[in-house]
Amino acid sequence: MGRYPRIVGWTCGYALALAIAAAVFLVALQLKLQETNAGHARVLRDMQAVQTDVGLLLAELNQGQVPDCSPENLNRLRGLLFGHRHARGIGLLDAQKRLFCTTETGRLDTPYASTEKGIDGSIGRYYRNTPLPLVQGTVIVTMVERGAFQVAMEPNATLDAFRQHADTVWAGRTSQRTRIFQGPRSALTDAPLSPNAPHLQLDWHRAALRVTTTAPGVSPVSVQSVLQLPDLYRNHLAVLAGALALCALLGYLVSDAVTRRCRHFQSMDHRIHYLCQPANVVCHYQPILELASGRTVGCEVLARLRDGAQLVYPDQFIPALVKQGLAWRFDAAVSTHALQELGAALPLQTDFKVALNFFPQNLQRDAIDAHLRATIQATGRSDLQIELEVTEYNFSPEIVPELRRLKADGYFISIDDFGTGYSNLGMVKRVAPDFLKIDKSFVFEMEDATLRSSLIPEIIAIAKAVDSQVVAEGIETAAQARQLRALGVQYGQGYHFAKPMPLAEFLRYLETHSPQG
Ligand SMILES: Nc1nc2c(ncn2[C@@H]2O[C@@H]3COP(=O)(O)O[C@H]4[C@@H](O)[C@H](n5cnc6c(=O)[nH]c(N)nc65)O[C@@H]4COP(=O)(O)O[C@H]3[C@H]2O)c(=O)[nH]1
Repeated sequence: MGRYPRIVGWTCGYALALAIAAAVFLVALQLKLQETNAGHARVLRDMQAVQTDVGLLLAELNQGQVPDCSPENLNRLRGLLFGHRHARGIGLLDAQKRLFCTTETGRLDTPYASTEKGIDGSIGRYYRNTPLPLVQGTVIVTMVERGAFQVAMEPNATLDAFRQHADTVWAGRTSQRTRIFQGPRSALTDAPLSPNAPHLQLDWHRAALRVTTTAPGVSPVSVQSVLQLPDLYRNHLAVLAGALALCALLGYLVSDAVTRRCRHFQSMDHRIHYLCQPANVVCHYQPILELASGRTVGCEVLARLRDGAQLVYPDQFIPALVKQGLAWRFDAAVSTHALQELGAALPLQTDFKVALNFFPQNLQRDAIDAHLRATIQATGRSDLQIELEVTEYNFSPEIVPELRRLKADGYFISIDDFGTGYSNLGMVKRVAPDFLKIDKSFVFEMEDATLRSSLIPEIIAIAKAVDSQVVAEGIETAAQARQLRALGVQYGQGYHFAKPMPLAEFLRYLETHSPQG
């Protein structure tokens, strides 16, 4: 029971901390995605710029010109290259589509036929990895072919953007899909990537998120980047550490606050409002016997509160009940419950006393008399005698007149736990209670003959002086019962005779214990 508030507190606190950590993670992911998308847009923009440039040049070349390898024509073509910064060279094709002349080398000794299949694109057919002989050596370039011309693309035109913003770039229709760039982390990307690849793809095994941006076209281009957890925080380690520390602190504070709130809800101070509703009141009855005859002359009503499957006992709830100002609500509920169930079930008998405990603040004659009279009337019983018990340590001059009036109204008055308080004898005499109940602590110590137990004869003498009869509480042994009887105590109750019990058991007890029992 005691651990639950802490468990609930921790769960709430750390669930919140986790939620905040998740939110921080999502924000970091969102920022990283924005950055990645911007990088991909830059890659596609650069590729588009190259294509447009090379496409314009090819269009110009194919405007009715024949592939002519004369020095004049080659010079004219070289001149054209100055206006197209993404074109590196121009090649001329013969009727068999072989390269026989280039702006760089002039006429080739042997015409060159590419072995590559090529990729169809919007500006022509692309041949990757084509060797381009230059004065300073051969470089590998991508050629774009349309009609009788090929244009060699500037190999570094898009490389910077690729390296900075992509892990892999694909181009071509599904059947021709080829990686046109592979960064150091290209192993983590998909191969071959379809043009319909989802924008975000989670790879659980590699703890990676793949981000793909595709530009549709005759030869769709897809740019893919791989995001891994450390990528999210690479430049924001301090922010991450701060956010985690904040989460931990918040988790702790919330868990503490929730724990305290739960403890409050679990505390008797809070629950007593619900517990002391009439439906939760349970009455147990403890027989009171005449010691000389063993006859049951009445019973004391002892209340418990039902809390689910458990019963809560007075020492657990009375302080909270008084503190929360529920004393009258409780005493009224107990007396109503007890009188109703006893009235309905007790066999008719004369002089049966029902002893009800009342808090001293409730002993106001008008209220108590109206309440008890109405309750008894409702039972239709006239043989039940009501005894009102007030504890000695609550005894004060203010309740003396109330008790006197209640006694005059026909209620029996008894002073409970007598001997534990310091009531003044004059006050007790003015009330002239019907019974003084010796507190059980005196009875418990009788066999040890302690100083306390030696006061029992004094109490009996006081009772005689104020014309009261004596009831001893807490009789647990036959020896105690015998001794008390010998001392002149008329009545007794205690575990030796019977423990407080529910109505059904109490009725069985009355049946099995004859008046002489
Ligand atoms: N060890 C031992 N104990 C015995 C023996 N015989 C009886 N008792 C216990 O002693 C207490 C006697 O009740 P009390 O002095 O009126 O003291 C009562 C009474 O002051 C108060 N109380 C109980 N029911 C009500 C109620 O309905 N209204 C009010 N205002 N107070 C109540 O709570 C106190 C405690 O009640 P309980 O826990 O029921 O405890 C009861 C009873 O169970 C015995 O032989 N040995």
